[in-house]
Amino acid sequence: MCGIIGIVGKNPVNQMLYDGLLVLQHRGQDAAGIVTTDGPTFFMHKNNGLVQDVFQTRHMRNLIGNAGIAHVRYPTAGSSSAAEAQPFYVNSPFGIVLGHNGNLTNSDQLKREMFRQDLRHINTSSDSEVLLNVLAHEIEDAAKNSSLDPDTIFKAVAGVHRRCRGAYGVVAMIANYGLLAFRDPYGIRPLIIGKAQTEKGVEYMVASESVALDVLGFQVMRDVAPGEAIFIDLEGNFYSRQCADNPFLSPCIFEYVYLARPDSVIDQVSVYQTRLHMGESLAEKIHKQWAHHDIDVVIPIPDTSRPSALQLANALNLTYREGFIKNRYIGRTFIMPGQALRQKSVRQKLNPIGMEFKGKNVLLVDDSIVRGTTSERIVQMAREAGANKVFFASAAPPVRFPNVYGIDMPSRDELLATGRDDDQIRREIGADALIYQDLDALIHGVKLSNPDIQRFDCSCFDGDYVTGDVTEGYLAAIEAARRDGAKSPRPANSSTQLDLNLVGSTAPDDGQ
Ligand SMILES: O=P(O)(O)OC[C@H]1O[C@H](OP(=O)(O)OP(=O)(O)O)[C@H](O)[C@@H]1O
Ligand SMILES: NC(=O)CC[C@H](N)C(=O)O
Ligand SMILES: [Mg+2]
Repeated sequence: MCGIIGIVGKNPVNQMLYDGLLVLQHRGQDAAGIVTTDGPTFFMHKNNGLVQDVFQTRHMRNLIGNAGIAHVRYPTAGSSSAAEAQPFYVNSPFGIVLGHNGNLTNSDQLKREMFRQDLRHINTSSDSEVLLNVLAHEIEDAAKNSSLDPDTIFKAVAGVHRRCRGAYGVVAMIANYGLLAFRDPYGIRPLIIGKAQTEKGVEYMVASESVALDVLGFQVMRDVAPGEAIFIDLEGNFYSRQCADNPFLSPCIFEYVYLARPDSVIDQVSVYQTRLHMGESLAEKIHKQWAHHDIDVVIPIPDTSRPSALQLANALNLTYREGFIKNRYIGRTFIMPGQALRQKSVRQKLNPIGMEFKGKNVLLVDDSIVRGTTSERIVQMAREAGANKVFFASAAPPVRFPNVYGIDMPSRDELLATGRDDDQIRREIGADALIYQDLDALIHGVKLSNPDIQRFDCSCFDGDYVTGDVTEGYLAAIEAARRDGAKSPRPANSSTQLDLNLVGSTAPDDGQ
């Protein structure tokens, strides 16, 4: 789940793109990139690292122009090399740059087609570079007998929908023309549009999450519909069209569980409100199945589980305490690459306050248990801090199936709940009791805010993949390619691979 932004403004957009990326940092900690456009020229800087490490003053100075796109990356395909940081660039037709959130499930096949049929070269193992080349080919095809206008661009997006499978929220800039944004026909990954009135006219912004619009002072217009494309030309004229034959909104439910910031609203559902509901329904389950519990105190595992834990405690009339203090300078553990790093970071990130545990029966609440890295370590820390009994509640159901739509959990044997029942999982994490949310209750909680959503992608919980094309063979292949240990390490000098000239990349690091 990367974070993407596109802006067509009336003033330079470099600072707004940077500020927006900071707000979306929780969606990707591996790499960051910005492309701006001024007249016919693109200016780009991207690299591995957090937003504030990737961009120095000299890069920002060179990112000129009133329109641009930006990306923070959490890799789900290819490698974590700087050459696969986004946006990607292709020079023909017209010059296009693209940022992608999601994951294509047919990128191998498309890559072969690109090479043999469309005579295009893909230089990395990133599915997003494939997606860009499919878009470029479709634009070239659509523009052959006509000029490039919104109709032609929308025709090209319809071609992308016909060829690409999987999840894609996309922002792209066509040099000298404008900003294109679109969402796959299931709307698996989020994308929202907003506008801001300035003295010089209206500015438009597209982003993965509404929180980026809020912070930059844009008013939310609406979510991009599944299959829909938005085009905003460089004068600020706004065009939109449904480009898919059978769009069917099926957003990823894990956005509400963990990925998104609580202050975002996705497909008209408040993420925060959903997390409160998750706490309430979990409390109901405890009340029904464990009426005579002996819980003394409810303790969240910061950050994401906080609203659920708080509401659970309220509903059960129990004391809520912050028993773990989070080091605010350590990022999210789950989206770090490699198990060794994730394990180390849990201990660096969370430290218990002894008095909240000593002699007490504590209920630890987390939003989800995926690999079990956090839960196993945290239960142990609670015991070491003197807890009498340690119970554990997960605000999401057991994660038993790989995600193929933009969350890097490709391998069943890395998922703690695969092939284990609740009691076996309880023993693995060393807890005295374990309570999981039911999937129906989770879905019900999200739908309370928007009953019009008829379907969610819940594949990591139920193995039902909304795109309907995920075969056992595909799962086995990504498992082999992407399990921990199989991923190719980051090359030492990866940024020397082919790419658009990067602004400031050859200047000595002056620390600005
Ligand atoms: O079972 P696991 O594989 O450990 O994954 C689940 C944990 O990872 C996430 O926390 P993370 O530290 O990434 O982010 P947070 O601070 O937003 O909770 C999530 O909130 C769980 O705590
Ligand atoms: N998490 C994502 O959205 C990843 C986007 C793309 N598949 C990549 O690996 O770069
Ligand atoms: Mg967490």
